[in-house]
Order: sequence, then structure tokens, then C-alpha cells
Amino acid sequence: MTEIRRVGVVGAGLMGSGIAEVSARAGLDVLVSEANAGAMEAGRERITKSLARGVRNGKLSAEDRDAAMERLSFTTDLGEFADRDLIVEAVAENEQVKTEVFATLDKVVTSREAIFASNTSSIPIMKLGMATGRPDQVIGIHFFNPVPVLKLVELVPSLLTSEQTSLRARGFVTGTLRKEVITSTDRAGFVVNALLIPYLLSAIRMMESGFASAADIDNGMVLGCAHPMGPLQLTDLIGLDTTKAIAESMYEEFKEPLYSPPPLLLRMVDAGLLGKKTGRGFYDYSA
Ligand SMILES: CC(=O)CC(=O)SCCNC(=O)CCNC(=O)[C@H](O)C(C)(C)COP(=O)(O)OP(=O)(O)OC[C@H]1O[C@@H](n2cnc3c(N)ncnc32)[C@H](O)[C@@H]1OP(=O)(O)O
Ligand SMILES: NC(=O)C1=CN([C@@H]2O[C@H](COP(=O)(O)OP(=O)(O)OC[C@H]3O[C@@H](n4cnc5c(N)ncnc54)[C@H](OP(=O)(O)O)[C@@H]3O)[C@@H](O)[C@H]2O)C=CC1
Repeated sequence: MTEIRRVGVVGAGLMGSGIAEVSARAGLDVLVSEANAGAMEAGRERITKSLARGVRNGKLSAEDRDAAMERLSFTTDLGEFADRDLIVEAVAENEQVKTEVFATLDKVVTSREAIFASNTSSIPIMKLGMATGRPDQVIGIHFFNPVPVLKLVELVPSLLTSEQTSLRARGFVTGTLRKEVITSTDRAGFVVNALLIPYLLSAIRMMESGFASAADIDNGMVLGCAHPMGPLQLTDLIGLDTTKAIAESMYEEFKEPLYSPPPLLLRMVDAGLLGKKTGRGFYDYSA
């Protein structure tokens, strides 16, 4: 079995940039793809800033930062992924966009042992696996935001994922990236989002109904329950578009009202108030 040394990351947004960074810091050769040159430069900039933060905090030496940057390369052409041993797809939470990426990778990647992973928060892995001719090599490797900080990864094998793919993916996450794994059945939302998303949506409904202000809801959970951040601040960190997309795919799967995105969330996404990444969500980050 080939050792995993060449990693591909598709999408260099909030999550893809973090996954690329931790992979490069772990000594892997990392190729990152974006849909266009502008997004590619924004992804490179995100990784550069995060590595600089590591140096500033004394977590990373300047030599290790430079070595990590050397291991990273960028492209807008998925055709360059032919030689990758493991690919993590981290494009937007949209089933159609993701299945197109998986179908393209299936045509491009030459190694019959290569692992095709998705960082999806909620889309069933089987749907992505069936976009390829090799569903036995497709698995969910779900990281948490911010990737360089949070230890957890959810592993999500589908009904068709082979034991060998699961074992190799686990070895990559625990042995190479030194993160902790929990395993979930292939159900929309997996373990963590099945618990987290109803909580975030409840906070939005609470604010929407005039029950309490955003600051009071967040302070309640930070000061009263010792959460590192409140639910509305966390929704701003995840991105309101991503939160809405996750809720919709969980609602589609279970038809439970608790997963249904509240109108306030829908209107804020319509308005482009997507949270920290656009400068405004439940809070204003423009200052
Ligand atoms: C939607 C999904 O599918 C799944 C998900 O990911 S759900 C979201 C899960 N994430 C969470 O729940 C995040 C909860 N919040 C937190 O953990 C913390 O508030 C936080 C790490 C984001 C920020 O922590 P904080 O104490 O408020 O701020 P701060 O002091 O700036 O940061 C703490 C440390 O994290 C680091 N950090 C913060 N944000 C970072 C980032 N984006 N990248 C890299 N490092 C970061 C800081 O450098 C700092 O490191 P040191 O301890 O070495 O100084
Ligand atoms: N945000 C979070 O807290 C978490 C998110 N996730 C999951 O990670 C995935 C990515 O989310 P996140 O990083 O937050 O989203 P972002 O919106 O920050 O990033 C998505 C990136 O994918 C790019 N993209 C879109 N289509 C393509 C394509 N065809 N090829 C290459 N790149 C493409 C987008 O480019 P452009 O902007 O140009 O469209 C964008 O840069 C989603 O599945 C999400 O559910 C998982 C854990 C936590």
C-alpha cells in the first residue's frame, strides 16, 4: 500500500486553507486548487496569515513556517491532481458542486489506491461516492473550525467504503496530522452537527422572537456554561451560508422541524450577511 505523501485539497476557503496548512506542517506535499485565480490568491493569503500567527504565538519557528510554505503549491486546474495519494474536497456545502468535483477527480486521479475524502459538514458520503466509479475509496474526513486549533476529526465511511480506506484515512488523521478521531454513520450531519445545528438554530429563533439580544444569548452560554463562544458568534465563525446549507441538508434527510432554517437566517444569507468572512453577521467585524 502506497504511503500517503502527496495530498490534494480542493477549495481554499475557511476550511480548505486550514486543512492545507496542517497537512503541510505535518510534512506532506500539498497541492491546493481553487476555482479561479482570485480565490487561489485569497487562499494562499489565508494560509500565510495563519502561519504568521503561529510564529507570533511561539507555536512555530520561522524555519518550520518557511518549510511548510515550500511544501504548498496552488493551482486552478484539477487536472494537476493526477498523482495525489489522498484528496480532501472542501468546496462550498453544495451537493451539486461537490459531486462535480468528485466526478472530475475520478477521471483525473491515476492511482487506484488514492483516497477521495470530503470535508462536508452534512452531505451523505454515499451521494459523493456514487459520483465516482470507486465509492469504496470515498470517505468523510470532517475537520473542525479553526482547523489548526481544534483536535477533532469525524471519520464517516459510507456503506460502500472499504475497510482499507477507513484504516488508511484513520492513520492519516491520527498518525500524520496527530488529531483525534470519532466515527459516525453516514447520516446527514454526522455526530457533532446533529447536536450543534439544532442548538445554533434555537439561538437564532430565540433572537428572532425578541426573547433576548444576541449579546445576552451569547453571554449566557459563555459565562453560564463555559463555552468558548456563544451560539451566534459561533454561527458567524462558521458562516451563515454554510450553517443554512447544513441545516437544509439535515432537514432534507430527516424532515424534522428542528433542522429547518429560521427565516432570519435565510434573510441574512439573502442579504450577504454571512458572518465574520464578509465582515457582518449577527455582529459587525468591520471596525
Ligand atoms: C460546521 C461544522 O461542520 C463543524 C465545525 O467546525 S463547528 C465549529 C467548531 N468550532 C468551535 O466550536 C469554535 C469554538 N471557539 C473556540 O474554540 C475559540 O473561541 C477560538 C479558538 C476560535 C478562539 O479562541 P479565543 O481564546 O477566543 O481567541 P484567541 O485567544 O485569539 O485564540 C486562542 C488560540 O487559538 C488560536 N487561533 C484562534 N483562531 C485561529 C485561527 N483561525 N487559526 C489558527 N489559530 C487560531 C490563537 O492563535 C490562540 O492560540 P494561542 O493559544 O497559541 O495563543
Ligand atoms: N465553516 C465551517 O466552520 C466548516 C465548514 N465545513 C465544510 O467545509 C466545506 C467548505 O466550507 P468553508 O471552507 O467554510 O467554505 P468557504 O465558503 O469559506 O470556502 C469554500 C471555497 O470553495 C471554493 N470553491 C467553490 N467551488 C469550487 C470548485 N469547483 N473548485 C475549487 N474551489 C471551489 C470557493 O471559492 P469561491 O468563493 O470563489 O466560490 C471557496 O473559496 C463545506 O463543505 C463546509 O460544510 C466543515 C467544518 C467546519
